[in-house]
Amino acid sequence: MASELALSLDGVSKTYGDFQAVRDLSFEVKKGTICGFLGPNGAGKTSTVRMILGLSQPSAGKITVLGGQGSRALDRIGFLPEERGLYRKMKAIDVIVFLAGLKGVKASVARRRAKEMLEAQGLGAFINSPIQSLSKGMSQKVQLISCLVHEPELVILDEPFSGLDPVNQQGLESIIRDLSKCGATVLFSTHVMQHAERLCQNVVMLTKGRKVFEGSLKQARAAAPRYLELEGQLSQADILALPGIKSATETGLSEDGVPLWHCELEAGQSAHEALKAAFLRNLDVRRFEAREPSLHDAFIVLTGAEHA
Ligand SMILES: Nc1ncnc2c1ncn2[C@@H]1O[C@H](COP(=O)(O)OP(=O)(O)OP(=O)(O)O)[C@@H](O)[C@H]1O
Repeated sequence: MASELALSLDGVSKTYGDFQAVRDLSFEVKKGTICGFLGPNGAGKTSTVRMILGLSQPSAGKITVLGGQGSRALDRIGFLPEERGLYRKMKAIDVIVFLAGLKGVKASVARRRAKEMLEAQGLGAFINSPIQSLSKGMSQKVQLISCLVHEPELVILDEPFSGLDPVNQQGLESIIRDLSKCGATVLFSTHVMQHAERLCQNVVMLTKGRKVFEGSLKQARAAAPRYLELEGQLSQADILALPGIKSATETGLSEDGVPLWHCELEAGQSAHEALKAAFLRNLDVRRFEAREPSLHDAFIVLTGAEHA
């Protein structure tokens, strides 16, 4: 039902001159969920986000945000851009109050919320510090607070983890979880799958402007093969003769000089049958590890990306 959706895109395209950056893109984000918007560099994520925000117009298709069209919903959206930048000479709290004012929040309310949020983020001692005196991680937190201070229903974060150290990345993950617990919808773009894997109910994957996947994490992982790692004096022919094995590659030697094999299983196969057969045939399997596919594996398969 439309009312359950925070966002829907229907046949959206974006053309820059002769170049089609986004092609016939349709997807939906349910209210209250966390959705990962995933794709390699240049996939069209930022172009799509800009259209969702009404900062650029689609060349074709329709975008519905919080039940309405275009920029009318802007005050109910929080947006963290990929290119970050704040007024460097302004004090942290003043930047937040100023940006909240643009979203229609009264200065007294914004000031109270900004103070609380800065304190919650461990920046209580820097409330009156100019942005230029803060570390990169601190000023990113100030920018995030600016994007959340008007209590948006839909939060769109473009590559929010880039430039943050592991501790601050973890902090941001818990902020995103808290937003969702409070009923907000979060869409964030990334090409780092681990964040999406920990946070999202659903993901949309894009490559070269086209959607290649939309669904749950479980559905995404099912697109990737399972792997079986073996250690032993084994021949490739022996391994390939096991049920469900699609390919076997010798990857090196263990510390004890025993060959290591990386095996890919046929789609939908688990390692169980192959291992059972290996033991029944008395093959020299000294160690094995069945590996479930990660979202990263699925990303590589679905987007054809070599690096993620
Ligand atoms: N204003 C523009 N004019 C021309 N081409 C553009 C413009 N904006 C983006 N592009 C091109 O559109 C494609 C998609 O870019 P976009 O920034 O949307 O991708 P992205 O998925 O956000 O990439 P990244 O992860 O690298 O930020 C790229 O090939 C980019 O060069």
